[in-house]
Amino acid sequence: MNNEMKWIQSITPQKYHQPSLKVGIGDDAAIYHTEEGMETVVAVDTMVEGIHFTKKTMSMKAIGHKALAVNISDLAAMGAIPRYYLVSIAIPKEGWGKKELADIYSGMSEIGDLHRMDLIGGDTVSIKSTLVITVTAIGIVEKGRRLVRANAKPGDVVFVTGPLGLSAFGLEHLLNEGLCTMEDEKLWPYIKAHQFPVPQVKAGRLLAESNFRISLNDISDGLASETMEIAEASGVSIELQWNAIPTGTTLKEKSRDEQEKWILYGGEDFQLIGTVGKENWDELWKKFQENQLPLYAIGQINDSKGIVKVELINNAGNRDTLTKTGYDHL
Ligand SMILES: Nc1ncnc2c1ncn2[C@@H]1O[C@H](COP(=O)(O)OP(=O)(O)OP(=O)(O)O)[C@@H](O)[C@H]1O
Ligand SMILES: Cc1ncc(C[n+]2csc(CCOP(=O)(O)O)c2C)c(N)n1
Ligand SMILES: [Mg+2]
Ligand SMILES: [Mg+2]
Ligand SMILES: [Mg+2]
Repeated sequence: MNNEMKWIQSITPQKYHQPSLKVGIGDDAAIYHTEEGMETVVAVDTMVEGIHFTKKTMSMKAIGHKALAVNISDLAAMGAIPRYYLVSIAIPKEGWGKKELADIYSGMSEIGDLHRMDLIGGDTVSIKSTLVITVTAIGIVEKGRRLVRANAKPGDVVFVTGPLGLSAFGLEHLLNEGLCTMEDEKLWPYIKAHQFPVPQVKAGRLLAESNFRISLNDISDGLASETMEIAEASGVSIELQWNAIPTGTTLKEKSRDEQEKWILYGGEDFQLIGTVGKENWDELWKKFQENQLPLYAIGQINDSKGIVKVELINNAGNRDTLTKTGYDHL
């Protein structure tokens, strides 16, 4: 057995969670049984060393956790139940030993197990310089219950599932000060939000099960950009109330410009942003309360006669049109 085969053997799960799995790791491809009455939901996102993480900003466990978490977040944004994942990893010849790689996989399997997801395949290759990790996540959603971005209508309430800007604020400290930033206890929630984001699966499921007309998106590129995606997909205009956007207390002590940078344009929040009819808002909020989950109303959809835009209403009541600025790879 060569090194590559030994490595694959070391990451092969001892047992699988999902009874619908027919063929897991070890053949040319995986096979699972498609359940009656359900649709399959598939997402893929890549993390690249130097772009999404460095050894200074993330531990090995955090890299593994986040690589899977960001994909579970895309499943959550469709209202799906996570089921399976596949991992393609490009490993540099130097700097990433067996122990490091094992820790990345243990970070992945911890969050995978939490959602009863099975690792059912992937690919292992070498690369010249930086580590690249690509995860494909597979989930299922009941037929007719999928939550897309294109469902917003004038009068709807705009909501988010949790605080925004935390990850970007944490990242700034990690980039400036490295891991010694951990000495300041006040920064822990921000560092944690960056390194170990929590995909909002339970919230996505409550929304799917509600049977209300809902549009939904997860926030990877920043609130401004992801709100604009809902506006574009639905052909509507959206207004957000600056005062109503949840964030963190330490971040809130900084200048308004800095707050905007982290909250509107920072990204990697992995909270869900969505819309629901005004008439269904109270019932939806109550459902979240009963399940010990927060839900924040942060704006509304306006009747704009086809004009697509996102506006931010400031404390004094004046309006700024937001640009679709977020992280841009190209
Ligand atoms: N290289 C590509 N080839 C084919 N489809 C792509 C490619 N890149 C993105 N897409 C598709 O474009 C759409 C938007 O992708 P995008 O990556 O922006 O969404 P996201 O995963 O929600 O955001 P993020 O990557 O910031 O988490 C998705 O349907 C995605 O599958
Ligand atoms: C070292 C380091 N520098 C910068 C960032 C910030 N960052 C990278 S990609 C991205 C948007 C989401 O990516 P994608 O669109 O690929 O999902 C953001 C906000 C980071 N995480 N680590
Ligand atoms: Mg993507
Ligand atoms: Mg997404
Ligand atoms: Mg994504």
